[in-house]
Amino acid sequence: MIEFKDVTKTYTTKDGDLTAVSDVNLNIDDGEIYGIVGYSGAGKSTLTRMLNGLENPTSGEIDINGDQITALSGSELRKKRQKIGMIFQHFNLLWSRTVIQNIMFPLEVAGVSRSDRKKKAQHLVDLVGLTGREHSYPSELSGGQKQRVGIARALANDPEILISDEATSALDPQTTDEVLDLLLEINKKMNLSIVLITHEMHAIRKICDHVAVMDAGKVVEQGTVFNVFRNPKQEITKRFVSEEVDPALTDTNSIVEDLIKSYPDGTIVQLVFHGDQAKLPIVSEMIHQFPKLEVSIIEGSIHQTQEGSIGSLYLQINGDKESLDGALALLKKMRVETEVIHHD
Ligand SMILES: Nc1ncnc2c1ncn2[C@@H]1O[C@H](COP(=O)(O)OP(=O)(O)OP(=O)(O)O)[C@@H](O)[C@H]1O
Repeated sequence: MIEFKDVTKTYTTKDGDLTAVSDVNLNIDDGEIYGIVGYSGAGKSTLTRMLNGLENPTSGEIDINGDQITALSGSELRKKRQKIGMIFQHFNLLWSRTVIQNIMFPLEVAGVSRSDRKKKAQHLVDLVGLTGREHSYPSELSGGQKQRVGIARALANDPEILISDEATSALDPQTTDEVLDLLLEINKKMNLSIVLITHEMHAIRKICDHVAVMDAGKVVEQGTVFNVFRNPKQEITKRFVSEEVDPALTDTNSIVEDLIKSYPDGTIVQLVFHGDQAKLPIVSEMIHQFPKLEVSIIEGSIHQTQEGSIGSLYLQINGDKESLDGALALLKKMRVETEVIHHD
């Protein structure tokens, strides 16, 4: 369990005091993937540096599995830091060492014997899917493969937590997904807690259980990924969610305005469904029960989260008032969140 208790970090600069992290409280359970998302300057890196003991909070406390990081002495802190795996945007590999030598490096530092180092590193090479590339140099690897080496190296000392600091930000979308899938697999196989620091809501949606949204040093919203995607409360969260749901449309109002312009006739309704509802034959049931209605699907998307799918669907419905009211009542009965966004 990782706990941030009232954590604040203020830097003294020539222009005065700057509070990079302000009064942050977070609880990260064992074995979960916890996402921390925010735009540049939100305070994510500062939070990360405090979590791995590189910097001390100005006030407050950070505990990892019962150890208060700030209270550890030099040698205790070095030991604890060996149990915090880190992966980075730019991989931070040793370029003059091969894949297997990079992975053995933290074991060397920890004083593990040569034969144990080799055995462990080979196991990790296999785990991250790099079998056969043990003797390649980082310059001979693709970005995704380099990050796999980074992940294997971070796992070498059997960490208590793994911190991913923008680890997929330099990768293309497909490679990003492959690396995220690997992190999820490792999390499940080893029950390893992962803290995923990112500005990409896609990464959060794909593998995280919980998310905290940071803005100007503060955690402005937190909750399960499922709930935050379903019902984002803060403006900044809405922006992150809509960027992920459809990068081309950054706010729901503009989606609605565009739809009303393109489909001036009839009634436009937005359905939001989640979990198993996404599998229900909602539209066919509506047409079946109200055959006089003309129903067109004009926009829609479904996204997977770790807790289930979340989707939204915009329908244009033409027909008599009685059938329309009946259809809306049916949606209510099926417990689909429905909003009439336009009547002609
Ligand atoms: N060592 C420092 N001294 C002074 N100010 C700092 C220091 N480190 C960070 N800051 C300031 O703290 C604020 C938060 O920075 P931080 O790097 O934590 O944000 P971030 O969310 O990680 O952004 P990015 O993704 O761009 O790194 C910024 O205003 C930054 O200028």
